[in-house]
Amino acid sequence: MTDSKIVVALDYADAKSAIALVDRLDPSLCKLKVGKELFTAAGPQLVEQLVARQYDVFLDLKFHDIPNTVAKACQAAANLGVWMVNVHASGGQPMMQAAREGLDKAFGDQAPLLIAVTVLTSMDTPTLHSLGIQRTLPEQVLALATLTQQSGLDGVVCSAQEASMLRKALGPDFCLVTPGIRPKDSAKDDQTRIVTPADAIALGASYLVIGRPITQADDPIVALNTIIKNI
Ligand SMILES: O=C(O)c1cc(=O)[nH]c(=O)n1[C@@H]1O[C@H](COP(=O)(O)O)[C@@H](O)[C@H]1O
Repeated sequence: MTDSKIVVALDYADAKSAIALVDRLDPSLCKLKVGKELFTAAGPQLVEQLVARQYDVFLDLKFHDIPNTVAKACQAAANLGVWMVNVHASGGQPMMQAAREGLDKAFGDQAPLLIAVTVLTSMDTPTLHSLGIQRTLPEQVLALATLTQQSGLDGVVCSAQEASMLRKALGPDFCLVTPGIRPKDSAKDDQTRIVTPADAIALGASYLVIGRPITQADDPIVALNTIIKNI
């Protein structure tokens, strides 16, 4: 495992485009995330290829289903040799506990990190309220992160805007994975709760997930190195 805190989101339509970037990267520079688009297009073979190249791979499939299905899906993900997998905390405690037990039973202390998404970084307060959730956004993030910790998971996905609150409430060892990272002056895209890379680290984030600011840059390697220099 490398000690890089940057996780590059390989949000590409096919394996060829993803590998074109990966060929220019090095596992000492960053970790990699494979999400729904690339996984659906390129499948488990690509994940295994990235693992074989010594990358720490976050398989971001955000499982949210009945406990048995999620536990088995997490085991299948771990079989690929990935570093981290995730579920939705709103799937509830029985689902999260089943995922935890499934991984522990099959992989023991070799299990990948298991984290849960709290409130997506694209969401704002009106969107949350439109779902019938009356808590404030930080309250909802804290409630779901607390439930995640009580379910025995290793950490959460949240915005870095909530990182210092969660760090205080949940302790130094709880993993805080933060997408919605935007260097100053870069496009917000569909994210609402954004934070700069340096601020995210200062607020207590463990890992920064960064996609378009790197993958859509004129030179992704220059963009990545600038971020690394600034954190
Ligand atoms: O679980 C995630 O990785 C995730 C959770 C979340 O709340 N927000 C979020 O943006 N993500 C993922 O993080 C990446 C962010 O990409 P960019 O907005 O392009 O930097 C995407 O691959 C999203 O699927």
